[in-house]
Amino acid sequence: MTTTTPARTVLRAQGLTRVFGTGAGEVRALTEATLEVAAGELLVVRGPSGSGKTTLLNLLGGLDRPTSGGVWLGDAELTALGEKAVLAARRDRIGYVFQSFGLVPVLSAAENVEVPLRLRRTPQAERSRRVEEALDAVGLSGHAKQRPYELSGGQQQRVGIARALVAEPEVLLADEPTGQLDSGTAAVVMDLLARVVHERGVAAVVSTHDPELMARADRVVELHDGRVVA
Ligand SMILES: Nc1ncnc2c1ncn2[C@@H]1O[C@H](COP(=O)(O)OP(=O)(O)OP(=O)(O)O)[C@@H](O)[C@H]1O
Repeated sequence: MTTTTPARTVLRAQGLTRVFGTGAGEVRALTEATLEVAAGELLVVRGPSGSGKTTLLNLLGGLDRPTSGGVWLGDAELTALGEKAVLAARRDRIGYVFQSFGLVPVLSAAENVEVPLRLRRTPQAERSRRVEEALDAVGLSGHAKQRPYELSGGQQQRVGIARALVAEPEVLLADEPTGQLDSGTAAVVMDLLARVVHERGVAAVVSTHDPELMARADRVVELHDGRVVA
């Protein structure tokens, strides 16, 4: 008989509901979403436009607060923390990748990757070492000094991934990370994401419309009208 140790659950959402108040009345963006993500697992969230993917990712990452339900990072309930503690958890435990890359245009690739380490007040020698390692991991060692506008879209998103992972977060959240890339570049970026998640044991949640990208997922959940349907 073989026994395998189940991977540790890193991120958990229980009964997450988000209702937005608008001039035209209430919009129920997410209803009772429950999910778990283990260390080293790549979970893809798919669903049509408006199904609640961004709402879910924002709640998982502490960028928004649910109307009801909770999010747990390990044993800590993120949704029960005050603003300061949420900011600290975001800085120390979560990496974010954005559809439009979110790089600072006046900073070089290396300086962009360094930002999370500066926020954490990591000493300079260690910052340099980690930035070099992170750029190497995404295949951009030779591009450290270039500004975002001197890089292709795929290269910019690889800088975005290096930045998200440089501070060794437990959780990686990526909202449509390949949404602005052509299909060939998207495949390269998604392969890279899957590799780093598995190598580093990060719990990752990635939203996408792209059926191609589901092939890289360890698990796929589908949202429809704000509900997890599969
Ligand atoms: N701040 C807000 N105020 C009001 N309604 C909102 C707000 N944010 C999202 N919604 C609504 O909630 C629903 C879910 O939106 P969400 O952006 O999460 O969907 P999505 O699946 O990410 O869509 P897309 O794939 O187009 O990015 C939509 O009906 C949207 O209009």
